[in-house]
Amino acid sequence: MSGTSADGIDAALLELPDWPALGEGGGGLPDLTGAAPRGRVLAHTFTPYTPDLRAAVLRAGQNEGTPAELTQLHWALGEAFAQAAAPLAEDADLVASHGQTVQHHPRPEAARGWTRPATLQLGEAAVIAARTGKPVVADFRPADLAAGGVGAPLVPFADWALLAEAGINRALHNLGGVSNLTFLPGTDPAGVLAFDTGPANCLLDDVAALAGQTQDEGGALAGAGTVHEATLSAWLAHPELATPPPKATGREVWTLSQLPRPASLSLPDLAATAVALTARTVGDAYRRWVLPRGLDEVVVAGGGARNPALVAALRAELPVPLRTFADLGWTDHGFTDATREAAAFAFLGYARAQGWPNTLPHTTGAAQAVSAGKWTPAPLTPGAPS
Ligand SMILES: Nc1ncnc2c1ncn2[C@@H]1O[C@H](COP(=O)(O)OP(=O)(O)OP(=O)(O)O)[C@@H](O)[C@H]1O
Ligand SMILES: CC(=O)N[C@H]1[C@@H]2OC[C@@H](O2)[C@@H](O)[C@@H]1O[C@H](C)C(=O)O
Repeated sequence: MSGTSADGIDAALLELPDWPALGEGGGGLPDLTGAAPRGRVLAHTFTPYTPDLRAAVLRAGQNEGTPAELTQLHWALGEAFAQAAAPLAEDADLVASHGQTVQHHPRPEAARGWTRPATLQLGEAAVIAARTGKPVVADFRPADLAAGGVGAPLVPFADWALLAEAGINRALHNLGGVSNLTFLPGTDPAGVLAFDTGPANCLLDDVAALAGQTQDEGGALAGAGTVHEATLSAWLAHPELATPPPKATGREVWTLSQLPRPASLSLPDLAATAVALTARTVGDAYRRWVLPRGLDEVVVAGGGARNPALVAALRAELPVPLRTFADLGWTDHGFTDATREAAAFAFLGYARAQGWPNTLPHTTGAAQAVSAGKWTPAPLTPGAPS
């Protein structure tokens, strides 16, 4: 899994001891019983992208580069994902690969040249299968998009299957490049609500880049600044924010260079304003669409959970307790704010291999559930070519 921050690859080895073995899932998805998490993450690695690879991903995201460069990137990412997966895949039945989103056009938008829904996740699955010797499930978003959904977020199906618990209305909140939430009212799948609330770290990362850093480490930059209210108001007027769910946004929507700001604004003030935008838009999303359904607690995940400035701003916005994966004891099972998304895609791949639906169509706006992900069989002669 590599997310919109395009900082590198999270690989997780997910064990599902209480679920039907592969090929024995003919009875369909079992009832959810027992305490969460219903699985165990046995291993996790994070492999940062090389600067060249990250630059190429960001260029593709900004609509730059030639078809030849995009083709090269698709295969270079396949190699990078294969290398990241290989050590963990030795013990695995299959590999699931989200790929790297470089463009996501959930709905037509004439001004951007998006005449139809479309999405593109790069990282050639055949390379991963060839290098690991395992079958690969990859490219999950197109099936939902083709069924009329916005193609994201997809993690909520796994959140529900692995982490929902009876008797508690919980939201899992991801602060990645983009901010998205999964609201789990007990274990009821029909009540699950999930959508992107707007930016999490992508704008802050843009500000950090202006300061010559890859991220605002520990929220130092934002902590030293003051929110510029006029700029915050201008950013809050973005039409995407008022759109009701289902909705999904890419980092192309939240790019600093495309947003209005006074040239005189200092980098710390800009960072503080970016943090305020994330906190306000997250708070607004809960107030409008989640709190009325009854919410007991929010569990934060994603890299933003490691930014104290962001977490403090969020805490001030939300009227319910903000918890961590450690607070719930989930880290004892290997589920951490860093492993959740990779483990979720491992589960989606498993569900796809069982032939089960693995989307919640009401959360994406699709006409029906799909078994998302494209199957690439294991090589006929296992083993990596020299
Ligand atoms: N120690 C830290 N201090 C401040 N910010 C951090 C820290 N660690 C991570 N981050 C932030 O978290 C981001 C990465 O988060 P994460 O890996 O969850 O995003 P992602 O999965 O790529 O994005 P998405 O979930 O939108 O696809 C970094 O770009 C950075 O902004
Ligand atoms: C198109 C795309 O890659 N969207 C990502 C992005 O990053 C966070 C948010 O926006 C979410 O909608 C989604 O990722 C997570 C993993 C998901 O599909 O659940």
